[in-house]
Amino acid sequence: MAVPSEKLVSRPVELLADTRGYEDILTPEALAFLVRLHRFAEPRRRQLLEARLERQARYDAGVLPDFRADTKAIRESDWTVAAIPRALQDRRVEITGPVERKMIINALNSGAKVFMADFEDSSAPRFANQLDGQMNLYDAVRDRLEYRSPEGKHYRVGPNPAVLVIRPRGWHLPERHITIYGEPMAGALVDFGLFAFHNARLLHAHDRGPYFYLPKLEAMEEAALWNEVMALAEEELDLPYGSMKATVLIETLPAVFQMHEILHALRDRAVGLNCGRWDYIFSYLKTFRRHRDRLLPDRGQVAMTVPFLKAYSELLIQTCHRRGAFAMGGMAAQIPIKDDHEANDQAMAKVHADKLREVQAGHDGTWVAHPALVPVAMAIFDRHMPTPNQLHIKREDVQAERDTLIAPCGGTITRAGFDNNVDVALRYTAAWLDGLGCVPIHNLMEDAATAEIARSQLWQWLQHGGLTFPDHAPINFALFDQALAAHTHRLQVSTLPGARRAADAARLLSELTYADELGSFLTLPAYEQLA
Ligand SMILES: CC(=O)SCCNC(=O)CCNC(=O)[C@H](O)C(C)(C)COP(=O)(O)OP(=O)(O)OC[C@H]1O[C@@H](n2cnc3c(N)ncnc32)[C@H](O)[C@@H]1OP(=O)(O)O
Ligand SMILES: O=CC(=O)O
Ligand SMILES: [Mg+2]
Repeated sequence: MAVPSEKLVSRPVELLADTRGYEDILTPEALAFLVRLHRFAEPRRRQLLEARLERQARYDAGVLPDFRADTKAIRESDWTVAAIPRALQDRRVEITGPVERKMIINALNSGAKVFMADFEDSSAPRFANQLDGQMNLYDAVRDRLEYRSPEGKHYRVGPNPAVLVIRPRGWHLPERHITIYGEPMAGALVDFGLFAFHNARLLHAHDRGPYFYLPKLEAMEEAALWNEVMALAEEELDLPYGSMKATVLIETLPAVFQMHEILHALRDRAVGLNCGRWDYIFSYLKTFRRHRDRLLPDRGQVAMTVPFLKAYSELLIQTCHRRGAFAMGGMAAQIPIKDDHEANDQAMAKVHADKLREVQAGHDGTWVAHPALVPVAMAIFDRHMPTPNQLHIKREDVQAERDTLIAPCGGTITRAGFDNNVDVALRYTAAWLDGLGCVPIHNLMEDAATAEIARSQLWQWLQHGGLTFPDHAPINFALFDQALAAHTHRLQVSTLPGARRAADAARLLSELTYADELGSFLTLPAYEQLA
């Protein structure tokens, strides 16, 4: 077993945590690889994060997002992405989930075509969580992943496992436990770099990867940086150029105006785009944080059928199919409800309707959050998609204009919606601070993206001032304080995930809600307090 030499890791890399037990992952060679990625990408990553702030300042000043004039030629000329590997030709149902050992095995055995192993929205990025995830995937790639539960149940990966796709953290999140010349590394490069270093060659040799999902991009330049990072990694690992494949989540409002450009920047390795609807709604809130005419109603009313979301998903399908790339659907938040048949039937009907809409619109596949939903989604896609994908459905009928993509969304802000946002934002943040990145709350899957919606809506509804519920009662900070105190107490005396971090979560949520600016990500200040 390789033990990192003290000298090598302390100069220039420093590991600011106890890394005993992770020697197979944090080898001197892997750390040296991270250094090369960091040196190559860090200056540009910083510039790109600055560019996000500048873009947001323009939106705050009243500018509306739009298609770019300087990239018209990319949108209008004819080109396609490179050939898509055999293992990814049919990805009709993809299960997603945290990189926890038992869940990886369950996901690989779930019957889904693809498993997206998530270091992102469903992970609270404790260093140990991220490194355990790397160890688990290291074993999975080597076909030796096993787990014995405290009850004695033995788990191992069976025949025909799902194809593995890895989602590293977004460009914005640091990994403070690995510094290079004193600078924290980008979490994205740590997750990508460690996985690629240890597994890329093996996966490539078996024609099973390496495949990645890239989250939260806002511009084609951010995609171009990923392309170059992957090209560098391929060179270092003696892999052919373009062998690392990427599916990009279109989950920010600025990115919907650059879908052709993002595919173009990654055209030698792009296999598709995905409708990351929850972050997309969050991004709509953030982009228009100063635009009173574009406030969103209760989250429950912002369905994929409202005009701005319908236009987004249809334009994504049209864009992908024109370029020979897959148009992946997204996640319905419902999960099985074990103790209430009727409620479970209603939840499953919602999932059914969502997946039916996706397959009929021309999506090539979809996401589910739970193994029990794999057969539900599979049956719908099998019935309505007899071919491995729907690349032949061009959706030339779609005319998603700028104004439709940013259309205001009617609806109401209800007391129940307000209270639910306080409850969900609090409970999720508390669980996250305690190291859990995805939790069921009121029978819905809640992760970083859905929690961002909850806390951003509270900020927006309160900071704009003068808003009322349908019965004309005012929406104000006194109401927020009351609801927060009540939910915090309820959480503290419960056995729910995060109960012991309830007070910290309440403090953070209060700070974020009272702040003059809508903070760019909940997970940035929360990361400072992660257990
Ligand atoms: C906005 C976005 O980014 S969406 C993508 C990110 N979000 C996700 O990936 C959500 C993933 N889903 C989950 O984490 C879970 O389903 C939760 C937290 C919502 C619910 O999990 P649980 O409370 O454990 O559900 P439940 O008790 O019904 O689980 C039953 C079994 O299914 C397993 N399971 C549940 N979800 C998953 C999953 N996504 N992948 C693999 N196994 C799973 C559980 O481990 C459990 O296994 P066991 O019977 O062997 O013990
Ligand atoms: O990552 C997915 C999303 O919906 O956000
Ligand atoms: Mg997301």
